[in-house]
Amino acid sequence: MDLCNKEVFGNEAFRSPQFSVASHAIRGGRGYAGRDCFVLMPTGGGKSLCYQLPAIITGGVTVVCSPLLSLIQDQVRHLVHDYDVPATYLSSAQTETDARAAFAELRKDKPTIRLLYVTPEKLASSDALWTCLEALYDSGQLARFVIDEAHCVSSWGHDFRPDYKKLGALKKRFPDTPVMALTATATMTVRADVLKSLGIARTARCFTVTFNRPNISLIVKHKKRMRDVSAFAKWVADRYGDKKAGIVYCLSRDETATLAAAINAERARRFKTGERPGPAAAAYNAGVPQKERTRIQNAWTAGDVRVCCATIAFGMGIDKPDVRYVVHYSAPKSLEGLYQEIGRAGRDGKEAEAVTLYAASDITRLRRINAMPQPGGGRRADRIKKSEPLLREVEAFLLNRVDCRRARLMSYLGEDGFEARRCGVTCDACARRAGIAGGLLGEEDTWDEDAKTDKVIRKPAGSGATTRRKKAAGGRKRKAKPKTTTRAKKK
Ligand SMILES: Nc1ncnc2c1ncn2[C@@H]1O[C@H](COP(=O)(O)OP(=O)(O)OP(=O)(O)O)[C@@H](O)[C@H]1O
Repeated sequence: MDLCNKEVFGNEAFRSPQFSVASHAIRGGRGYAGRDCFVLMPTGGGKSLCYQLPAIITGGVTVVCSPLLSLIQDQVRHLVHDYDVPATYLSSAQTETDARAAFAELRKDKPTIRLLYVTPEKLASSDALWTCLEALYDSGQLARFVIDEAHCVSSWGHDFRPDYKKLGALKKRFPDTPVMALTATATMTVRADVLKSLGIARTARCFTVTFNRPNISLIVKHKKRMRDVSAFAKWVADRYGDKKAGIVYCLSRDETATLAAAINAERARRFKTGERPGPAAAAYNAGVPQKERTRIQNAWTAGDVRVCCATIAFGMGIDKPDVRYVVHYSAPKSLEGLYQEIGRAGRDGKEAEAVTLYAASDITRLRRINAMPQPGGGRRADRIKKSEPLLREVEAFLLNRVDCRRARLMSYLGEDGFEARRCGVTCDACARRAGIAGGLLGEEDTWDEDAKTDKVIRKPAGSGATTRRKKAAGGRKRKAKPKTTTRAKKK
């Protein structure tokens, strides 16, 4: 394994727990009947190597299920061109010729490809693919299934994908093929749900490493004074200048455009006045055409654009090492989401900053969004039942100004025993407790004052505009029910 790690991937050593995971995938472990496993490693931790290495060493075809086509294409390109590893993918978006070539390879007695990447949609819907997998299984050539971003399996998670749920069928149909599930975020509830759904709850060995990213400072700031987008643009320019790479996460497509425009306007203004320049910004969201999105991502990676104002459509699979700041202009929907998004900062191990802006009205807005119909999102009441606890955790996390944020986040992610002293004053709560003037941002603390004018009356979901309109119109007329006594009902 050492040789393969060095010769094929050019790595000097393994990161924890890559070696243990790969050994388990190849040989299994004492006390474990099979070779199923669940791997919880932070973003950028090096999860891919955990399955790519066994795929090369053991032979056969490793089937990797990954949620995003762009991510899949990127991985396959790296494997084939940079590492000379035979790999391919199947997706509904590829050309007929490419798909035919991939199938022809899979139908060989001994396929030469080591890794086959597929989207969950493809795996759930392609009969031809299932026929191929059955043939590979019968001839002993189906090496393992890898479920990347496995938290998408759980409807309790922050990024549930209905097609992922169907992956439970794999273990039923191919009981002897090991399953490796990998994710960077999963609470205990989500982990248990993922294992159960994939049918590996009793067999999987769980590998976890610390979630702490000590080089990322965690800061929560009141949004009040930043609601004015030009004030926000000025703050970004003052704080980060035009050389540092960053991401500003927004709640809506419109917000990405507005903030990017404001940051660029501030940059233009500073050019005229000769002040320290601000960053060049671009807006990135799912509404931007794919070609333009790729152009923006490339420009940002190359440093031509310094800050991307983006919805959460931006980020999955991004491996830019020198992101120095991630700002959440609006609160995230869950703490898993927050952790995953801030994890895109400081992948080079150098200092980075994660700043989340809090406004009570943003929480109300999220509550409203969660109640809206979503494709495959199920019944409204179920959606609210699932999203509300996640949002309450976010709110409590952001409103807490006393307990160490790092310790709270670690504990939420299921990492017990993380002590606040290990934070080393790298969160705003610890800095406040330590009496550091100006906190980590070196700014006057205006929270209490800002909070006074940011009170939003907490209303249950469903008490918004539509309900008000219905009430104003006299509400929906119901048939009067005949009065029944409790005793009559029981009968
Ligand atoms: N043992 C290692 N030594 C040096 N570099 C490594 C090692 N393992 C992985 N890397 C590098 O670390 C980076 C991140 O790896 P990878 O993409 O597998 O992370 P990940 O855990 O899948 O992240 P994400 O959750 O963001 O997808 C890559 O550039 C990879 O080449």
